Amino acid sequence: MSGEALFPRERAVVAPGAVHVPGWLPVGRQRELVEACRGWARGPVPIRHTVLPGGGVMSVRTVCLGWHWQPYRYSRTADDVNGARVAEFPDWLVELGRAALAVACEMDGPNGAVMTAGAAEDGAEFGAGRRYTPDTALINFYDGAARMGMHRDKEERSGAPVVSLSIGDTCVFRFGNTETRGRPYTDVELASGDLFVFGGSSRFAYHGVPKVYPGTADPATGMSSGRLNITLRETGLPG
Ligand SMILES: O=C(O)CCC(=O)C(=O)O
Ligand SMILES: [Fe+2]
Repeated sequence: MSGEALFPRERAVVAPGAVHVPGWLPVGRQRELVEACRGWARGPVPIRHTVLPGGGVMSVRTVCLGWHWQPYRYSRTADDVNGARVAEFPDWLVELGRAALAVACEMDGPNGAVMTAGAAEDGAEFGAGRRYTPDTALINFYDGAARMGMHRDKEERSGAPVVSLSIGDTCVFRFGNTETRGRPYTDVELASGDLFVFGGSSRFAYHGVPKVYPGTADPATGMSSGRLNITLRETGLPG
């Protein structure tokens, strides 16, 4: 939404370990991210609609950093696109992820204990003593008709939180539970500059994007239409 909202949107703990921080990214930072994403969208692996094993095609377009995600695994090369090795995950993005997590932890119980308590489904534990070091980013572009069905981010072998940054058009982000795709869930509006972090017991919760509101982007971010979402994650994979 452009300009100041009539009512300031409040920071919220949506579920234990899941927090929403409206307007976290300053507009200049959003612009820089948009520029960087434009470059990554060109290559070495071009942004594309992911094809699912059943033949379905995702409506969002995606490009990855560090590790390439395809349903349902990570690899260094984009074997379902052009076989190229994905772009490096830059150090400045690790720092941005750490800053985001620090803000999220402040909202989330003593010393971020809830957020960082997540044991991985499969493998390494993420403890408060270890520094958050995301090594993959999924960059999703939504046009006005794009959606994302309810799913869990479960290919990572680390219980470290997912840091999600949104730029451009506002969307409805549906944050659910770890058991089913259905209720209970909470619908949150993610606008340009918003941060959402999910870790701890919410790390493997179902979530999705049922709706994007076209025409709500602030052109000052450099995005005249559409929505950009960047999720930073630790894969827990070696090397
Ligand atoms: O676009 C979003 O806000 C969520 C993206 C997402 O869930 C994903 O990339 O796994
Ligand atoms: Fe996801």
